[in-house]
Amino acid sequence: MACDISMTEGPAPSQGAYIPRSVIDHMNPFFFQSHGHAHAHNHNHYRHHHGNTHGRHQSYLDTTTPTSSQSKKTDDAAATFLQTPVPRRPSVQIDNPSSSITTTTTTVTTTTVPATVSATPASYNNTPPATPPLAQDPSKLITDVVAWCTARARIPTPDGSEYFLHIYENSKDKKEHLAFVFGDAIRSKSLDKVQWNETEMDRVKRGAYTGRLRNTVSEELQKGGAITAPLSTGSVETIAPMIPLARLHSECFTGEIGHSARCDCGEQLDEAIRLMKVEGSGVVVYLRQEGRGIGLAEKLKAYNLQDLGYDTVMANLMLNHGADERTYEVAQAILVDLGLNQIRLLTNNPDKIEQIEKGSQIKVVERVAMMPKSWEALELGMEAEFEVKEGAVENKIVKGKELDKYLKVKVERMRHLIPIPSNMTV
Ligand SMILES: Nc1nc2c(ncn2[C@@H]2O[C@H](COP(=O)(O)OP(=O)(O)OP(=O)(O)O)[C@@H](O)[C@H]2O)c(=O)[nH]1
Repeated sequence: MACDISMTEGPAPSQGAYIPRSVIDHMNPFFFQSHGHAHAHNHNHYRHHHGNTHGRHQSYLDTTTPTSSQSKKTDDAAATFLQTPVPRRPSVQIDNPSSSITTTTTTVTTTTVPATVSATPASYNNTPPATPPLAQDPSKLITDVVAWCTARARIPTPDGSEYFLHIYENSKDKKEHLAFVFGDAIRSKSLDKVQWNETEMDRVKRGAYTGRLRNTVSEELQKGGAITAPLSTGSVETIAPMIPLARLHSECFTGEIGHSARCDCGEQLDEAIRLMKVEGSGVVVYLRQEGRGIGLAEKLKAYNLQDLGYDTVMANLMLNHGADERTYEVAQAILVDLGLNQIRLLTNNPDKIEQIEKGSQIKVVERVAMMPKSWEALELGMEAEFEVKEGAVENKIVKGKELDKYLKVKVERMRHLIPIPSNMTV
């Protein structure tokens, strides 16, 4: 099923703006109203495609360059266009991956934006509404936390695939949570919504475009000249798997950046990204809940206790923390904003499944296990072939006694759903 995302009246939360509680109380995910509109094609399989290499992109690179006599006209038109507040838009059609039909084909409409860079502030020719936008249907309020995307940009990766990084603000905390979005079909409703008095260039800057941006910045422009060529954001035809992969990943500075072999967090993040690249679709919601919610300094204290022999649960308790202080309302709000009501969740942790479904419309239709690479190798008796040398962390694949102990405690004391290798010695 595809759905029309209709632009409701009233402004979206503006970038970087603090929204008072009184306003937030009137907002819910249905603020970004959507209604179903079937556009489904009944292909009974997942389409696996690889990043942007699946060849379904239409040609969006407009290579037309105006002649010099056309240039002045184009510049004037572009300047006017880009400084004019964007009108409320007609429906933008996107995929709804929660569809019960396996594959959906959607054509995202083309947006052509003549480019110019102007220091002139946008003219204010419409007035903001006096009252904040009200929830469409308060009875359908699924969580009182709302999240909105303030910026999005394309991130190319070394193997040629790419994803769009989304930055989120929310009504619960002041942290910048992230979403790594793979595939063109998954769109943020809050990002796409037209903001009050914004120009097309404003939208391009915050990433509210479809397709890919075209490089129009000439040497002349770098030096301060005017753009003469049109900037086209193009169009893209997307095919979305019915139910995308999702990972709710909690920040781990030590495991992801610090090459720590105490945990498998870096390996898990890499593996989630790899799987989403292969499927050409999916979302990693990256939550700023370092140390299972206790923060980095407290996690380091817990590590010192672990060096004395206490396990990861006991160490938290000795520091007067819960074993796991994480909650997932912000993740719920981000998934709702991305239109993901059904997900295949990459996790070993049953608590994540219970919490993400709790009080929400979100359904985990499948749990996809994240088997630690070193345990996989151990179970298969392939340790000798396991490419990571003892003590080394390559491509964030980790192994070692400390990791084994940490993972075993998660299975035995935190209900993690992975089998302990039968031949493990720790
Ligand atoms: N307090 C504490 N936190 C830790 C320790 N080791 C890792 N972490 C944190 O644990 C969290 C692990 O996050 P995730 O990998 O998303 O979650 P998980 O509970 O392991 O569940 P899945 O990976 O989904 O199976 C991160 O926030 C890490 O910083 C530790 O020894 N003590």
